[in-house]
Amino acid sequence: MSLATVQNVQKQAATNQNTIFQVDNFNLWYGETHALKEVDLSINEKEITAIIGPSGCGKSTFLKTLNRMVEMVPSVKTSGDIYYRSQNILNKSFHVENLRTRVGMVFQKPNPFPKSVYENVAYGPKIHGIKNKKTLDEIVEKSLRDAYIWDEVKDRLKENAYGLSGGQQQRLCIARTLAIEPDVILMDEPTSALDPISTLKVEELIQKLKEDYSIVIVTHNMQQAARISDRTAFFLNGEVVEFNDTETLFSNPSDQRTEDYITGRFG
Ligand SMILES: Nc1ncnc2c1ncn2[C@@H]1O[C@H](COP(=O)(O)OP(=O)(O)OP(=O)(O)O)[C@@H](O)[C@H]1O
Repeated sequence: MSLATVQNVQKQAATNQNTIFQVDNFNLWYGETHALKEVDLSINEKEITAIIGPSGCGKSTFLKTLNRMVEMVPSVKTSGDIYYRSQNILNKSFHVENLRTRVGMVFQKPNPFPKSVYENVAYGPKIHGIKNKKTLDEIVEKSLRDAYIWDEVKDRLKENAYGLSGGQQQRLCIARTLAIEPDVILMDEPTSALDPISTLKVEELIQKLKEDYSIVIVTHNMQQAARISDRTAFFLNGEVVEFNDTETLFSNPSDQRTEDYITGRFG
């Protein structure tokens, strides 16, 4: 066994059973811009992990590394390791399509397809080869129920999704993500385009989803992070300044920069 293999085996053994993502000494550059610096972070199963920090600190970049979407930017270079369920997702041999099926993503602005409500949810399962109408009907109903939007759309399944309100569209996009039965859901400021009532509905939904999924959420809204997350990471200039359980981070931060940020002194 090579030294690298031994180290990998040791790393996997050391990974806590509840850990779903283990990020070790991870760096990312966009060309010359060093956007993420020596990030060490673990994401636990069936928890909500919030990523907070001022604009440009690398929150979205970090989120997009977890399903390797960030690689779509041609200038991106990385170093370090990211383990998803003990497999290094940065290995050339790692199957990125599988990862994107297991790690779903919900974006800042609701982005339904210009198709019916039904087709938006059935699309993913169809791509994965499910053709049976009854099975698709069941998946669509379950996903819409789990996303707390079934009652609002059950009589509008054939209507174009663009006719739904912004908050409904975002819950539809969450239903679309659930339909492919992911393991992890990444959310990039999922409520920033929503009104307060829709925000509350989506927050309730996220907390409910935690029973079955692991969730990583980027948010500008510190109250939101404090309300819904189990653990919070504070990013600044591409570094993780502090990562702790949410209550401790907000009530008793250990780093002065965290305290300055959460008390509104900058950002
Ligand atoms: N496609 C890109 N090409 C070049 N640089 C990029 C690209 N995307 C992001 N960056 C740079 O990487 C750094 C981190 O950006 P990122 O979008 O991850 O920050 P963020 O914390 O999510 O910001 P915001 O809260 O404003 O969305 C910034 O300096 C940004 O300019």
